[in-house]
Amino acid sequence: MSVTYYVSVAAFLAGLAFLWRRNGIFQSRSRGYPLPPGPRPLPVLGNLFDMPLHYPWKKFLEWKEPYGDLVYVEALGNRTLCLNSIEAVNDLLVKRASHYSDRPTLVMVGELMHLENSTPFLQYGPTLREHRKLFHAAMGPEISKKYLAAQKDAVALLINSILHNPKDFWKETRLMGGRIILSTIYGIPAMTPVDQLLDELDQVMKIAGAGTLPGAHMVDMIPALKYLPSWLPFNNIHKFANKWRTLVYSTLDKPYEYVEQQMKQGIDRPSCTAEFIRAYESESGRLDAKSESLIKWGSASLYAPGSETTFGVTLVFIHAMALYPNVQQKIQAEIDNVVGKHRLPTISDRANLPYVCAAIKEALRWHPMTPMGLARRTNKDDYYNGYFIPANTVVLPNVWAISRDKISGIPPEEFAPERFMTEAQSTDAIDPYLYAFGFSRRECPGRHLADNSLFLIISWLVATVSICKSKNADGVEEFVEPSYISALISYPGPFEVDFKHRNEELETLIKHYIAEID
Ligand code: HEM
Repeated sequence: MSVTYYVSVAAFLAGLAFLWRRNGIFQSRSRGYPLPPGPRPLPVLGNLFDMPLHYPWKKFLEWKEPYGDLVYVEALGNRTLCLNSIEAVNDLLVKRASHYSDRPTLVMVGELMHLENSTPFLQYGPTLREHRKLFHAAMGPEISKKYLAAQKDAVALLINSILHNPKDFWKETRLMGGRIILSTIYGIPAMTPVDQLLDELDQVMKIAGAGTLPGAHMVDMIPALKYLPSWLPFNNIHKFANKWRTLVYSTLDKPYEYVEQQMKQGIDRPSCTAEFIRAYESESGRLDAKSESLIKWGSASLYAPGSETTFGVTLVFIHAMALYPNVQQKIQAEIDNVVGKHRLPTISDRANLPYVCAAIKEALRWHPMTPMGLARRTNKDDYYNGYFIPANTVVLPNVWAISRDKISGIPPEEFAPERFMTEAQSTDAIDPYLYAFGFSRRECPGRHLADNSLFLIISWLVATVSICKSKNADGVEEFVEPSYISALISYPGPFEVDFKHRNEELETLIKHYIAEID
């Protein structure tokens, strides 16, 4: 019997389960409340053909018009609720956090590849609380300043490369994201050749990210497929999982052993992993196997959410600067006035640079890194605004919809830091720090670290160079709009811009700075 046979049987059973749930138990559990509105489901298949495969955040926002702040879809028995407003997100993910802080269970990426041990995939419970306690101790607002030197090294290397090889800026920005995160998690110096480790981490990240998208693995839609024996023709489920699981464990162990060695020799640099180890040692005197495993997973969990997001926001900012030269000039004027033209901005200048701060918010808003947030799962039946939300529903905060608010009166598609400056209009837009980094018990633990990186990247970059639309050989503007990646983390794919040198003194400073990096 072929795999198609098993798939058909499983799909049929899932369809029956769908009908049974809709008509049977749901009626008693729903207390007479209807499910939230959404596109009309087909019998058995539900909304399978309505599910948007590309840029789902835009489709869910379109559905806000006919259906409202809550949009419900169901396919093959998998329930999804999309929250299209900050009010609905606050009411459910924040005020009812005890029921909305779990993650969807993923068979391929979570269970079979073992990534269910990594923070973003963990269910809410003692292990997650333990991870978050460690993160708080190593990445809170004050202690994050420990990593500033390493962040500056990576930013200086990026700018230096832009000055000399501007065409490579996309690739180099990616490298900068990796360097910042490897130096803050493991204390690996920015100049260390880490291509192989970065390559392995990127591969795991890619496969894990893709695996979270609806429909990525049949076994997630029909979990019973995991019981099919591996010898069945065309059944690659376990072969695929085993291959990637081996790589996952390699990326856990190697960098952890590096920190251990450095600590033994007393030459370790500031790093989250060293902080985690010290936190355990000071609490219980020594590390046992369980705490060692927890630290390894906690540390490795930081790479994917930390590197790709910092890299992505930087690309969004570069894209925006090419399109909005007037905004760029205002940022540059503020830096020149407050900091002067003879040194680079420092974190302590931040309080005196309101326009730069508003530009960082705007980069987080204009194209949010996680436009559909990071999915949650309800752990029990709930009732909200006259609707029934069943247990085990996947809940997606539509960050894209929230970021399109028109409160300030400035059109959401414009890149305009002014929307966050009350003096420029009567009401500020919703503050992106309230949604870009997630919500409540699962809020991003790396946000202070990320915020420091973004300040350094944005302020150093436009202090040193001007970003403009690319020109062809005849000097005519020839800018091709980048296409944004439709994935869990969304940022511009490769594109071209020109960089004009604007301050020789700062260029020399960057060179001196790099010469001193050890
Ligand atoms: C601009 C940069 C960043 C953005 C926009 C961002 C955004 C987010 C978002 C939206 C979430 C999901 C929160 C939720 O479910 O409510 C998240 C989770 C997470 N982020 Fe970030 N992040 C950034 C940088 C970082 C950095 C630098 C680190 C680590 C050093 C990090 C580590 C994490 C981790 C471990 C989680 C999972 C938390 C959990 O599931 O409990 N992030 N981030």
